[in-house]
Amino acid sequence: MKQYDLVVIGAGPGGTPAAMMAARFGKKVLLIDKRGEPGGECLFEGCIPSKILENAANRYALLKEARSFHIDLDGAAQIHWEEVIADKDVLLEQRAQAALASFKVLPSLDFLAGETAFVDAHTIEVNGERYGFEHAIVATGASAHIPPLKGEGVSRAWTNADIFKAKELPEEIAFIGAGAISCELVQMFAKLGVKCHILERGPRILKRIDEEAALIVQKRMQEQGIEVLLNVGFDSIDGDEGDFTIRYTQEGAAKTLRVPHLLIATGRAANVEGIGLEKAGVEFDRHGIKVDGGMQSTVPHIYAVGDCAVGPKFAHWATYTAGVAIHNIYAPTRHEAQEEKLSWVLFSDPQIASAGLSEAEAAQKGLEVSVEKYDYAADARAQIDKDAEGFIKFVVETKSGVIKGVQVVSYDASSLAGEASLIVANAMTVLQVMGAIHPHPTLTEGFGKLAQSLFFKSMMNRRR
Ligand SMILES: Cc1cc2nc3c(=O)[nH]c(=O)nc-3n(C[C@H](O)[C@H](O)[C@H](O)COP(=O)(O)OP(=O)(O)OC[C@H]3O[C@@H](n4cnc5c(N)ncnc54)[C@H](O)[C@@H]3O)c2cc1C
Ligand SMILES: NC(=O)c1ccc[n+]([C@@H]2O[C@H](COP(=O)([O-])OP(=O)(O)OC[C@H]3O[C@@H](n4cnc5c(N)ncnc54)[C@H](O)[C@@H]3O)[C@@H](O)[C@H]2O)c1
Repeated sequence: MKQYDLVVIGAGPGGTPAAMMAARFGKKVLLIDKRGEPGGECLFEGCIPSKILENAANRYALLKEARSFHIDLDGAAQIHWEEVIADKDVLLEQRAQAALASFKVLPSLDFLAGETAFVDAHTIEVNGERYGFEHAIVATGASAHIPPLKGEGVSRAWTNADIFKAKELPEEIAFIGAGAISCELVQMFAKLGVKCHILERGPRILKRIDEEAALIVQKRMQEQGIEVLLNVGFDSIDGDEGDFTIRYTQEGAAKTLRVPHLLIATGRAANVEGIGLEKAGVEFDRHGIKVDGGMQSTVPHIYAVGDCAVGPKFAHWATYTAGVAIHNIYAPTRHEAQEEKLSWVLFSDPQIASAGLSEAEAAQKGLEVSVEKYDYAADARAQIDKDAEGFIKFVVETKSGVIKGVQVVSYDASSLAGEASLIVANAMTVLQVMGAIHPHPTLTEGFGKLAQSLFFKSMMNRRR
């Protein structure tokens, strides 16, 4: 039986960097993926295809707005969906091939295509062969969680695994669940002229994030002609691709929606079944593999990173936790993943960026904080770009002046996420941010102005 220092199951944004880091240390590594190509859900059914389509939709929408910048375009803009999809497939394949090529320069890294499972705590099996290992990292990701709703239409609806393969642009589509996946996709389709409905059981969209930020996006959706249906109770979902009937109740009234296409995005389920975790003695539940702060499972030489572990579900978190696991396996010191410094961007319209704690999370932790906002309505750059809706919000620990959280809502919040992330990761104070010189006219000026306003407020409070 061939022996490896490290076996990594799953070649997504968690598994791939983990395997490459260990191989760079000269460790003998086996990386396995059942898809046959590296990239994971992020590359094939998640981050990258969704942003390619979003990019096409945004450019199309900009052309339509050209008149507000006094530009006339001859003829109507037209989107060629099939070409966008074909282009997407080319880019995905290029990225997978580039990753495979980068494996080839690491002689101690073997990549195997196949579905694998643990046989015991030191052995895995793939394609009928067994391999022994000293350490293992599980990075099998997550899949769409389909809730137990009534009707045969539930299992026939699209998930994120289907939608990016749609050969034609749908004329009408409904989304069930107003979380990150639906909210990004629904606005993209609406911008391309698709009639869209979004149905959510809760009282607002994006229930996990800052309410004020979510409500701006919710309002924009309505302005874009998206039907936003909240507090929905589902009775049944019948039909099949081409003709779905959704029966639901809203404010006590029974209603029906018929749509040709339906996507369900009601949360994620960690890929923990069928990989022999029981045989290896690794504990897990429906939320994922149980790990400690160092990404170590209940079996000390087996680690879990990314979406398959209990915790946040983002590509960059998967990569970050891969680094934490590799550190803890091979370095003499121990490192803990710092979830309170997590950052992310939602590619909605306007975009939302966040780093660290929201106001609600700070309250849950019992922190005494002051919260202050900079409104983009008066910002020079935002006015020049004629898109001044949004804000920067700082959540500041009152006693220390340390910025514990930053939320940004703006058409270009993704470009501001890096500064937000650095502020929180380095536990910067209001005074330190105020000391940075932010160039004019850019959307980053708001960071400096907000810090200045918080600083003067605290000075005034001290004088009183
Ligand atoms: C529509 C959508 C949009 C998203 N957009 C973003 C975004 O913009 N930014 C962001 O940060 N995150 C985004 N995400 C989340 C992101 O895709 C995930 O957090 C990320 O892919 C997790 O990486 P991972 O390595 O843990 O798992 P995955 O990327 O899921 O990779 C797991 C790999 O394991 C393999 N595997 C599973 N079981 C086995 C087995 N038994 N044997 C062998 N191989 C196996 C799979 O084939 C897969 O390749 C999005 C997700 C979706 C669905
Ligand atoms: N830009 C990004 O970083 C990005 C983009 C997309 C997805 N993601 C990741 O993928 C994760 C999953 O996204 P998601 O949208 O599937 O889940 P989610 O957890 O973000 O949202 C699910 C939504 O579905 C609703 N819901 C749940 N059960 C329901 C039911 N029975 N009926 C009606 N509504 C129901 C919930 O109330 C919630 O609003 C995100 O949390 C995020 O980590 C990230």
